[in-house]
Amino acid sequence: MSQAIVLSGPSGTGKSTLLKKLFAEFPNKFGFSVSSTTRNPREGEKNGVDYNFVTVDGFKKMINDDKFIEWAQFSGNYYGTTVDSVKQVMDSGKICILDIDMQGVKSVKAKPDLKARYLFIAPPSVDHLRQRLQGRGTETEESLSKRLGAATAELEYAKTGAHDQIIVNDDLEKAYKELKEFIFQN
Ligand SMILES: Nc1ncnc2c1ncn2[C@@H]1O[C@H](COP(=O)(O)OP(=O)(O)OP(=O)(O)O)[C@@H](O)[C@H]1O
Repeated sequence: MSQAIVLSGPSGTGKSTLLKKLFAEFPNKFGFSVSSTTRNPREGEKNGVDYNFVTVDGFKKMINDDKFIEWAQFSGNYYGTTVDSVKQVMDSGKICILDIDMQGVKSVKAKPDLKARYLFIAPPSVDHLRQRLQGRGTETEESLSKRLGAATAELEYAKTGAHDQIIVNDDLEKAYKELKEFIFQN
């Protein structure tokens, strides 16, 4: 069974940018875990493909049975990633990358049967991070300060040695090379 790679790092540090490059260069190496949700399927969505569609009671039972790596509630519906959905990707021989936050990392660590390696993407500095988030044009003043607050907590957590490797995304090509080395080692 292949391993799961847990990718984390402050918002705006370049995780999506790096993953986009990776999936473009290696279109068949990576698989995506299917999320579970209580929302209704939309036209054309297939159970087990787009989402695992479950009832609210079913979802709550899954929470109680500790099935989730992480779950959240958005606009009245529950969404989550199960340990089983990640295992399914790995069983298919593909590498499963989980792009999650610090709480998610802690949650995966609490499930040792899911063999995972932990990679942290760090910004060159918090100032760089602010500039990138502003440059991305997706943030209001409020969401910017919220993200920078969360970034500080993420960076503090990274200092505890919770990750197998930390990559500083100063130069994108350099960071990408380091990312590939980490993912494809052993
Ligand atoms: N090495 C780099 N140098 C300069 N800018 C970069 C670099 N890497 C990424 N960026 C830019 O920084 C911004 C944030 O990157 P991205 O959206 O990939 O972050 P993210 O970590 O995925 O954030 P989120 O968790 O909020 O989705 C983007 O505008 C991206 O183009």
